[in-house]
Amino acid sequence: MYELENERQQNCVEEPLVELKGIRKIFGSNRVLDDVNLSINRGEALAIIGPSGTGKSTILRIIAGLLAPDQGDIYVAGQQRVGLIDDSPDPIRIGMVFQQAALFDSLSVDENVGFFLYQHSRLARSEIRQLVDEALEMVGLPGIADRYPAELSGGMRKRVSFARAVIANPENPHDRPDLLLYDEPTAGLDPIASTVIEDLIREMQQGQACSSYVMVTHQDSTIRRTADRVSFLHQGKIQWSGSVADIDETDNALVRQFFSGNVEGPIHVVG
Ligand SMILES: Nc1ncnc2c1ncn2[C@@H]1O[C@H](COP(=O)(O)OP(=O)(O)OP(=O)(O)O)[C@@H](O)[C@H]1O
Repeated sequence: MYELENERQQNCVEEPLVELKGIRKIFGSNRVLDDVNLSINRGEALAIIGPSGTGKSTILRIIAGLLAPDQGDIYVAGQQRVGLIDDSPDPIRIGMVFQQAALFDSLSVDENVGFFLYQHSRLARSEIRQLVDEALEMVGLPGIADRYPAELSGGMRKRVSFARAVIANPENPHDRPDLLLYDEPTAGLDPIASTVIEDLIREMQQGQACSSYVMVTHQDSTIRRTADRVSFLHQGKIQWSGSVADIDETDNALVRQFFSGNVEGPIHVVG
């Protein structure tokens, strides 16, 4: 499967979708990111990993344009971003799937998945409903549009949030995200439910030419099954990058400790 993946990737134009250069972010006296340099190429699946509290979610929020860095430059499809996403739209669409499925409890699945289109498009209700049904079918949840989030399991809620992230307006095909950001999409799921989500993430990428994503996860299986490239964040910097196969070959002490779960080593357990 991953040979196919490599071939698919080789057919994509080699261009960075997002580049972070010298990114610094400080919260109070906590220097969370300190000179982060990272590039995400078209067609690539990148996992950002590292110990708890090292700033992985912070990087995602910076890439999404929801949070401004204190220092450093962000380029999106070669264009320097000024301000946040609300100040000036990016030349590509970046979608984010949050750690908590972040569905509105008072809205039905239909209203959650179609939220963006109900708010921002001139499509008829019936047309949006059809797009919602197609998106739910794509994530393996046909026929649940009239349910409410409270009636779904955690794994189902995550799949619904994927459907919401990828739904596109046919009036504007560029609406479909070029880059998806996943913040711990398998956290708290049992191993089988995790596999379902991991497969879904790969299938959604393969269903759309040259689509890309950044994955933040602690789960070994999710790292190995969804990433092409892995970057290890620690003490504010990317300390190691390699392929999934490199994980078991590297001598890097941080990577070895992280994957072995050993409490002895350069990573100090917090709390
Ligand atoms: N808005 C904020 N205000 C103050 N501190 C923050 C804010 N957001 C994040 N932090 C702090 O920044 C650090 C990094 O947080 P972040 O959530 O990015 O880490 P993480 O690597 O994603 O963690 P985890 O793996 O536990 O989810 C933490 O110490 C956190 O408390």
